[in-house]
Amino acid sequence: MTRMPLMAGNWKMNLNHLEAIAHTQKLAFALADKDYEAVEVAVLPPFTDLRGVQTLVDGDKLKIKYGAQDISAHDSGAYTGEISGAMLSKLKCTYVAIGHSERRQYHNETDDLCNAKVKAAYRHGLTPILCVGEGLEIRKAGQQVQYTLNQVDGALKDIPAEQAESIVIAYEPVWAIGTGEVATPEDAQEVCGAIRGRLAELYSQELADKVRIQYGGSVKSGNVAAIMAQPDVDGALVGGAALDADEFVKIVRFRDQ
Ligand SMILES: O=C(CO)COP(=O)(O)O
Repeated sequence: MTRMPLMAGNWKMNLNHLEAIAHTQKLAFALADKDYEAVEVAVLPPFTDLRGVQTLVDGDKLKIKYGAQDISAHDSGAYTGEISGAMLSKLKCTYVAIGHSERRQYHNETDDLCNAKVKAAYRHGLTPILCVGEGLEIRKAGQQVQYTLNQVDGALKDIPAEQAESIVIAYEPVWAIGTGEVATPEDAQEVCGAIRGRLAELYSQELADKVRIQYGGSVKSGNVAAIMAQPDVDGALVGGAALDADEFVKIVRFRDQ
């Protein structure tokens, strides 16, 4: 089963709407048709950048996909500060990250809330990039597989196979995010392989073989090839290195590194 690799840049709370346009133009200028044939490329800018990125992508028929970093579990109404799935799909977003560790940590997002957000994404035709991964204490205790699979179970509760088959799951060990301490390829494979195994148990092997599982955490051009060589790693969710267009292009071209 060949899965199209997905390289996604999570810009986090960086780049204002002008910088977002300049950055996306730089990516578009550097990337060629053959890059998009080999790899799906996506950016996840802050909400305030999405309209500018959409206008650029639409206007110039760019092949870069884009999405949001979060979504409300609600569809509309009195939820001050929230952004709905309907708003994101109106902006032609393809993806939405759900349950990033920074949202779990700083905004107390639980597996139940992630589950509600996954449902909201599917209600509006968005593809969730569900983020899971353990902190350092759990890793030291050797509980990373069980901990991460519990997050997968929680977020996928009552999600039917017709929806789950399109999900993207990003395994991002918290201790590797923004620390420069990348997981070894074997660490990444251990958990990504276990996630695929769980999808086979929850749904079917056929479905599990379709789902793309990314690794995230200090991915750079210098370490991406070894991680991508693992059988159950189908892409990367890139933070810091995605803010440097040249570096992100090198990550997209991981086969050349
Ligand atoms: O959190 C991440 C992507 O979502 C990873 O961030 P870094 O690549 O900066 O470690």
